[in-house]
Amino acid sequence: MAKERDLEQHRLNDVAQEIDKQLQKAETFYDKAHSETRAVESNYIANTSINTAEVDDAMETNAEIQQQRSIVARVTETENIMAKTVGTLKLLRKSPYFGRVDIIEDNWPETLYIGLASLQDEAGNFLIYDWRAPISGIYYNGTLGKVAYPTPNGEQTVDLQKKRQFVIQDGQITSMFDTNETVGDEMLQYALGQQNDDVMRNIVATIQKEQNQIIRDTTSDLLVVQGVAGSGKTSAILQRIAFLLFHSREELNSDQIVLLSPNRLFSSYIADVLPSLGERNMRQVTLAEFFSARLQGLIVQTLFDRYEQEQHFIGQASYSVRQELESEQIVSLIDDYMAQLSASDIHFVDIYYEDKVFFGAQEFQAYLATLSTSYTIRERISQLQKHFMQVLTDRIESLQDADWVQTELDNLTDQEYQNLLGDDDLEETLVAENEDSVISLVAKRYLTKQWQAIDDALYNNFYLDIYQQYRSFLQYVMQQKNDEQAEWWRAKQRRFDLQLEYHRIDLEDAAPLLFLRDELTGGGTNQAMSYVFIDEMQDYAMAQLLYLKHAFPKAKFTVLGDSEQALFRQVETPQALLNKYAQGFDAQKPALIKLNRAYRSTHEIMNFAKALLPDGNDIVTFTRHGEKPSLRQAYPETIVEVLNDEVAQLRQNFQTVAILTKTAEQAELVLEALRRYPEKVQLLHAMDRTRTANVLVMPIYLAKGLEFDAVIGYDVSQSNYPDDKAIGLLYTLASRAMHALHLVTIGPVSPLIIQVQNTVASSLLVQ
Ligand SMILES: Nc1ncnc2c1ncn2[C@@H]1O[C@H](COP(=O)(O)OP(=O)(O)OP(=O)(O)O)[C@@H](O)[C@H]1O
Repeated sequence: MAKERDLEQHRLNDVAQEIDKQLQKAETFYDKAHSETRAVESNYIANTSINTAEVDDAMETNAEIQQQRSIVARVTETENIMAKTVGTLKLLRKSPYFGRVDIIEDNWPETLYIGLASLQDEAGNFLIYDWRAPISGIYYNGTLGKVAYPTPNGEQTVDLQKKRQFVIQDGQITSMFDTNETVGDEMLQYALGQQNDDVMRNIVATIQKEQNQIIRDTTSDLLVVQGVAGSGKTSAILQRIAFLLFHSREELNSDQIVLLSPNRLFSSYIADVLPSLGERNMRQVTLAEFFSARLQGLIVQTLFDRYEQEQHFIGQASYSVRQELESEQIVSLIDDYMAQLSASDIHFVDIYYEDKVFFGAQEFQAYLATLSTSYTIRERISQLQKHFMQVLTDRIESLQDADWVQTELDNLTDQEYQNLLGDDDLEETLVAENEDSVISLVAKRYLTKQWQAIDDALYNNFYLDIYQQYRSFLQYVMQQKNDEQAEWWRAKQRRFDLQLEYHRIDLEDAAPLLFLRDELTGGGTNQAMSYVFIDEMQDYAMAQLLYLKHAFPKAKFTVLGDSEQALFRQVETPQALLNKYAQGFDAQKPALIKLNRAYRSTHEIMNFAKALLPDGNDIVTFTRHGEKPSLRQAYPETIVEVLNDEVAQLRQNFQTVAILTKTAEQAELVLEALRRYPEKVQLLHAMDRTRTANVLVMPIYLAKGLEFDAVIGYDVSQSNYPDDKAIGLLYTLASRAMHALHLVTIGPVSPLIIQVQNTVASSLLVQ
């Protein structure tokens, strides 16, 4: 093997040399393209500032400007391409490849090296294959012997003779293994044994077979992934995005992909993965942000707000109303409500311009009443919209010669007047036969601009009083209930009103309200989105998922989560979930993939975590060993000392230590207890985007999706985690830890932990 290693090192040196050569060339090209762009841009700026007052000159300038614009576009594109090439070569330089496969294809032996991107020499030979190329699939899927990979002409079978993995650092091969497995465990041990960075890393060198299935799936329109904690769901999504971008380069760009993520901290945690693979990040949004943007900035309650509020009290009444509002049946209930609406049931608001009513609610109401009831309400609202847009256009036409408009035009500066005249419609200006009609044209443009906000309001259906309409929908539901339930719905209505006064809305109301609005207006859909990814699916209600499907009707959905980490709802079996989603989404090609192997935590931590679950035996732990989780008893008078001591101990060996609490209030208490700790301690809130310290304090729900070298579970006592409802919380807490887990209890420990000690003796060191 030593000789083999020399040969490999030799080859690596040659490839590194080739990369350096190409990089040098690319950088020179890039510099040239960059200077050319700057030159063309400054030329363009000089040309566009030419005085366009003289019509003939302006005509000429206009043609020139068009030409300049297209030159700018062309050189910018060249510059971008060169920048990408430089970026890719720089990526390759750090670690040119991580895998090698030897195959025999049609009796012809070939050796392929797999890396982050493809590299060809001048003669066109592939020195490195991109990990996403079809043939590279062999590296991830195949064991030695006959294997197949997809080609445009169907499956091609080859004989896989050798599979080799490398760890390369600073141009040196530091480890090298031959393996028959998908990706050998040595490489994984190496990758997983590292200390945690603040940001997630890509896993392309060690993607596992079942993860690869998720990454390379191009056929399912609904892919549901149920994966245990730390099984690589988030990693798989990100590599999948990189894969899809590579495969559909022509039709797909990262703006057509959106990831619904659990919180902002998570968004920044994963932000480096795609750039490290040479791709731009997809869009990212939390559910509350998504709803809020569609509700003109209304503050939408987050799951965390809801959880915190309910620490104190949640009555059966509000719980059961919520269940109904968040269920899939809400969509048909809205349809039923819509079907029985008459014109007089539609609520309108006035549209204002400069503090005066421009179109009154009465006007809308009166017009709607004139429309034939043979049309649906939605069709009538659409007719109404068109009608008022026409009224606005007519009003502009009729006023363009009005004296007050002329007076306002006279008060414009020359520049403002020229701007209205514009440079792109000059021909139209010239065709105008005399000065009068030029003035009329300017007047028309002036009014159109002034009243743009009215036009926008009509376009966006702002004349509908959607909040009042939703109240009336709640009333409709209420009428169908018995006395006791009707009272619950009345309370819901009152809470909705109250929240609205503060410009807020409960999460449970957001999806039904938006469904109702979109049903009335026929809007709310974004046809351009191609892929939607939903992480932590267990925290989404069916109504919310259905609204996302409605909002992105053309998109393929990848929905991932772990029902055991359900902090907020009941656990469901993966198959039941798939069936429910597939039916709701009307999926033609649904697929379910289960990930049972947990990579994040040591064997000892995961053994403890899985013992918390009733069906935890299905979880396969990765055999990376570490210290046993520990439990330490504290008392109110010793907790400050215990916490400081625990943090100090863990910091001796680990980079990041997170203290996870049940609630935000308890996180404040911990921060206070660590006031004198000599290092910076950061308390994280829902709105935070970045970690700035090595010692972190946060409630468990904010740690969703994240991981830390060491975790301290704060106060895992009977009072904090009293019964089965807290299993999801404790399991999530434990599975955030990569290398060490220390639990601290104030008073008697949670019965959930006692039960673990009883079933898996010695899974926990009691101090
Ligand atoms: N194939 C792999 N190679 C190397 N590391 C991996 C692999 N799969 C997962 N990991 C690592 O395991 C850890 C957990 O992965 P990830 O966060 O994607 O899991 P998850 O299923 O989303 O977890 P959770 O649901 O608990 O948030 C990460 O550090 C990730 O880098």
